Amino acid sequence: MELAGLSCATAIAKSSFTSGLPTVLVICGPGNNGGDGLVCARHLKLFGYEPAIFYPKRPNKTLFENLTTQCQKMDIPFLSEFPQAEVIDGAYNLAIDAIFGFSFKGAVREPFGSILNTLKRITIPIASVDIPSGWDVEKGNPEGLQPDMLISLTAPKQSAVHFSGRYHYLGGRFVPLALQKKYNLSLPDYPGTECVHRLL
Ligand SMILES: NC(=O)C1=CN([C@@H]2O[C@H](COP(=O)(O)OP(=O)(O)OC[C@H]3O[C@@H](n4cnc5c(N)ncnc54)[C@H](O)[C@@H]3O)[C@@H](O)[C@H]2O)[C@H](O)CC1
Ligand SMILES: [K+]
Repeated sequence: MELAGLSCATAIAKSSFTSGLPTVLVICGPGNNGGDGLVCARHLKLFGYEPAIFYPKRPNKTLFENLTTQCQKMDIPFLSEFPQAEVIDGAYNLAIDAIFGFSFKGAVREPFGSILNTLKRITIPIASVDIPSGWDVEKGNPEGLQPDMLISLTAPKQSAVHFSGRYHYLGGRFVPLALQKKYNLSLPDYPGTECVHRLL
């Protein structure tokens, strides 16, 4: 998770969305995708950005409690309410969607339905962690969020063929060769010591 979140922060810092524009809103969901978002926010802060986090459903697990404490100790603010679309547009330069990843299924439950509806209305760019939230991992979701940036983790999921945004990065340079062979993954070579590989 640490490497996944670092990959997301690195890819975001390489995009043009944050050049000279430091404020980002990170929306974290209740599972590991949300954990990647917390790690991403912490690394963005270390890179010199000004992240704020909205984390409405926090799992009662030590890992997520510790990740939250780390962010709090780095003075990253946690918002108590999700702002209106116009407020997000005025206050932030990029929204990071770390709500759901590959375990999302069924109809979206609150409060995430309202959050996704607001995210569909904002005009600042959106970067999605692993999968645009609310998408079926294989089929995507034509009515759903259409982010400007996607950071696929470990390997792009089948739904990534429906991504129509500007930047697509692969991150999570942590798959052992034995696993790549076992699952017949043909992953691209990461340049040098980079933790991300730009696909689009
Ligand atoms: N396992 C790996 O190889 C890696 C995973 N990484 C990241 O982890 C996510 C997948 O995490 P997981 O905890 O399995 O699930 P999600 O975060 O996608 O979400 C589960 C969470 O969401 C709730 N939920 C599911 N469906 C709904 C719904 N319809 N409405 C509301 N809530 C819903 C569910 O109850 C759980 O609480 C993966 O995508 C990566 O981001 C890392 O990349 C490292 C490698
Ligand atoms: K996501």
